[in-house]
Amino acid sequence: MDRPGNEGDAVRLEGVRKTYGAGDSEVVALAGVTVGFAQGTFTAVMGPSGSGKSTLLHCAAGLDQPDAGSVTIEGVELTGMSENELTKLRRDRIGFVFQAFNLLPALNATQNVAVPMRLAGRKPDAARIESVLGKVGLANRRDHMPGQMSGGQQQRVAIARALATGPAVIFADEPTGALDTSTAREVLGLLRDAVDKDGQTIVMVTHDPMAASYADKAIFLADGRLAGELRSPTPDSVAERMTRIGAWQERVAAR
Ligand SMILES: Nc1ncnc2c1ncn2[C@@H]1O[C@H](COP(=O)(O)OP(=O)(O)OP(=O)(O)O)[C@@H](O)[C@H]1O
Repeated sequence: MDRPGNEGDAVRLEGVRKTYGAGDSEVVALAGVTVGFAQGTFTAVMGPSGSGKSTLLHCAAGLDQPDAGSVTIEGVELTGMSENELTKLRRDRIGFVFQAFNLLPALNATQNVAVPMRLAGRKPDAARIESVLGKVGLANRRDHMPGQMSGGQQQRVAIARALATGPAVIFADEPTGALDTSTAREVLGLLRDAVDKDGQTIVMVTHDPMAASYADKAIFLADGRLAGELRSPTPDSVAERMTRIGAWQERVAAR
């Protein structure tokens, strides 16, 4: 549900450029990317290895500073913010879900979900924590430690933690990369529900066409540039597009 103009974008990148290294070893990770992620939508970011997906996510989340261009979250410009301001923005307005779950092993599920609230200096909101653990189907596991839970359950705790503060956007980096297919589908279904039922905005980096098919739209990167998009992606249409982008890259490399 893209809206006209940019005002409906939870996150927007304009002309974002990011290089690593200098001189002969310079790598252009993002070569001027302009893309908006509309509020209440689920986008998959895809592309070959090294195409700039993680760099895009890091720049969008204020974890990395672009060399040029601008990034806005809910219309607030990130470029030029101090490290303290960025830390506060990430804590208050952004949720993260990683491939490796990244739960604190000495804290139970409830305590892990409370971490962002504690970091923000707020008293954990018990009703909110119970509600998000319920949403991810873990109401009866709230006292379990990460070591007592399966990978899928740990990722569900991580999703509850990301949802807990009601962020403007959740960035998910290969959230199903460490899960088997049926567990991955459950986790993707929860992300889909968060978009459909709560209007959450989600941006997910993935290599997996099946995972991308849960998104409203897949965007494709190649060589640090946008290389197209697919609305209502299916596993087949995504796989076909990935193959085409790979072939296109090989032709560029052969020149
Ligand atoms: N810290 C860094 N220092 C130097 N080069 C980097 C750094 N991070 C990324 N790069 C380079 O920038 C380019 C884009 O990397 P990026 O990790 O964004 O790609 P990706 O699409 O996420 O790849 P993958 O799918 O393999 O995770 C690559 O050529 C990579 O080697």
